[in-house]
Order: sequence, then C-alpha cells, then structure tokens
Amino acid sequence: MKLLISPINKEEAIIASRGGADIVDVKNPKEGSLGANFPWVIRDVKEAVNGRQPISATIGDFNYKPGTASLAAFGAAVAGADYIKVGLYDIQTEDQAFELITKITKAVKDYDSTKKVVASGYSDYKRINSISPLLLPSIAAKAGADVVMVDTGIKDGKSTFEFMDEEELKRFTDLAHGCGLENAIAGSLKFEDLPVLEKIGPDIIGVRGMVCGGDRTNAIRQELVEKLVAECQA
Ligand SMILES: O=C[C@H](O)COP(=O)(O)O
Repeated sequence: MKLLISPINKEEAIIASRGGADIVDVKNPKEGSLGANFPWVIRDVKEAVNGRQPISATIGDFNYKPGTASLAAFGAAVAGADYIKVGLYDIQTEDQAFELITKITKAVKDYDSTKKVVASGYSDYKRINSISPLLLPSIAAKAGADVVMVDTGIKDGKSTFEFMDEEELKRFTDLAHGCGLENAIAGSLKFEDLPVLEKIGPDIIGVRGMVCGGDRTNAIRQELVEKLVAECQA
C-alpha cells in the first residue's frame, strides 16, 4: 500500500516527504474535505519536495460544474500536481459524475497525458446526499480517470469504517481493479485499521489525522509518518 499524506503547507510537506510518504497531497481543509489549495502553494510544495515524491492536489468538493472543475483541474496540473483529485460531493447521478470526470480528464490529459486523475467519492455519501462510491469505478474508467478514491465528506472524526464495512471497501477495491484502475481509501484512518486495510488491499491509503497525533487540526509529525511507513512495510 502506498501512503498518500496530506499536508496543508510547505513546512508540513517537507515533513511528510522526509518521513517517507509515497505521495505528497496538497489540500486546504478550510475549504472542505477535498478543499483546493492555492496554485502557489502547490508550486511551493512541488519545489520543496524536489522530485522525491509525486505531488497530488485536490481541486475541491465539487457540485455539478464540469467547466469550473475542468479549469481548476487544469490549474492544478499547470501548478505542478502529478495527481489531480476531485471530490464528487454534490453529485446525484451517474451521468453527472461521468460528465464531470470526463471533462476534468480531458483538461488534464490534453495538457500532459502522464498526469493522473483521481475521482473521489465519499464513504458517508448518505449523509451528504451524494452517489455511492461503489458506482464510481466503472464511471471513472469510462471517463478515462486513473484512480478512484473514497474519503469522508464531513471531517468530524468519524471514520470511513463507520460508513462502509470491510466487505464494502473490499468490493470497492475489487471493482476498481476489475476496471483497470488503482484505488485509494481514506477518511480518519487510524493505526489500528492497518491490519484490516492490508486485508482489503487498496493501492493507496490517504491520511492526515493519523500522522497529526489523531487531531487533523494539529501539524503533521515526522515520527508518526515514519511509524506509519514502518508499519506498512512490516
Ligand atoms: O486524502 C486524505 C485525507 O486528507 C485524509 O485525512 P484524514 O486522515 O484526516 O481523514
């Protein structure tokens, strides 16, 4: 399992990078679960990480605005993100999801076909009235994306495991792999979730709170990143 770690600024990005993250993920929690950060922050992080890891950047918890989303995705790609992540937040139908992901993918891949698009659903989709993440793999594959992800939409400390059990997360993983996509699982994951995550077998796990000592409003701690890297390699 690769480790995607979500710093909010350059200083935290350096800590995540030094600690051994596989992907350094730039986001802005003040603007939501997959809140977008500023282009200059993405650029700063890219420069600070200096090629040691790929950079990912979130473009927001989106509603059905394919034009706005594709322009944001293009901006994140130009700013240096290798992975461009969109959250399908206020998306109610499969057609809306398909169009949103298709346009984002076109915006990114026309610019640089090596960049990867990550389409994220939410494990707590029922409480935010979004579509089930289990619908995403086939839609994202048809739309040309590379990775499907699940995260929590509301960051109130409730974990993805409170909304989707091991069997559902395994189904999500198998569906993604069956469609030729990579998948990622995130959402207030804890160290004690690692054994079950190993069983589920996602390609990537995404964390912030876990490496901030349990409270994602605190800063990322290098020793916790190192501990996570060591436990994932054990
Ligand atoms: O992409 C990963 C998220 O930032 C996870 O954050 P969290 O572990 O605090 O829920």
